[in-house]
Amino acid sequence: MGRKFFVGGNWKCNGTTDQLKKIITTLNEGDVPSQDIVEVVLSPPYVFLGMVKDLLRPDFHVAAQNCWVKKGGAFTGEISAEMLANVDIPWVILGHSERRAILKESNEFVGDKVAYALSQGLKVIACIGETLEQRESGTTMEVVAAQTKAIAERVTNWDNVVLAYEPVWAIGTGKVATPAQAQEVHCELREWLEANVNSEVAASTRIIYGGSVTASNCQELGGQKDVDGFLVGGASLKPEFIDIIKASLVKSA
Ligand SMILES: O=C(CO)COP(=O)(O)O
Repeated sequence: MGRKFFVGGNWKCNGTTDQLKKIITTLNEGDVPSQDIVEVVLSPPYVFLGMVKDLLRPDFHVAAQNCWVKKGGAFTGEISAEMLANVDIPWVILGHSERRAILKESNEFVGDKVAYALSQGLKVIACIGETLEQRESGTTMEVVAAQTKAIAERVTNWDNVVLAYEPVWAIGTGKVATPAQAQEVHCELREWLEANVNSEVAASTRIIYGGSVTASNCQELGGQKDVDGFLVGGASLKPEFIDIIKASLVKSA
């Protein structure tokens, strides 16, 4: 199957030039497994993308945190996928729950964004996940299936898609999903892909977990059969991100 472990760092709307230079220096000095074992992608705010790309070690890559849903033009404040491609930004995070909740991005809108970004040659980290209320009412799988369906209906080639399962109740709360909870959803997502896309896509698409991942819980989470890596928020701005990248070794052992 060969799903390479993937560790993304989502810096969200955080950082100053000085703060980010400091964390980049730490990351650049970090002793981590090779690119054969783990793919590492850091996602700074737009204004710092160029600086981070220039300063970051060559084996780590960068991602934007969002892009416009179609070709650029009269869309004040937006950045288009073709602009990201033009300045050699290889990845983009789309459909993060903060954007779905606060900016009211619908499943269909996120699906359209994923398809357009892929059409422009970008690789996409597509985020899905349920709220606490949805989990407690037993609709987790229904919610993440609907989010995934909106992507699947618009995408034909999944080679450049990483699916990030980020339960909303675990994001920034310190309340991490248990390894069993993460594995259960990841496994069901893979089954969903098998039933609704095809078995090859189900076997090869990386499904990563996000939500309060830290150095202390990453080993156990990463050891789960269907957990192919992480999308890390808060801890990706700290030296412990190096330890989280090293958790990739649980899969190569
Ligand atoms: O939203 C996240 C990554 O995209 C997760 O954030 P935290 O790791 O801070 O919970």
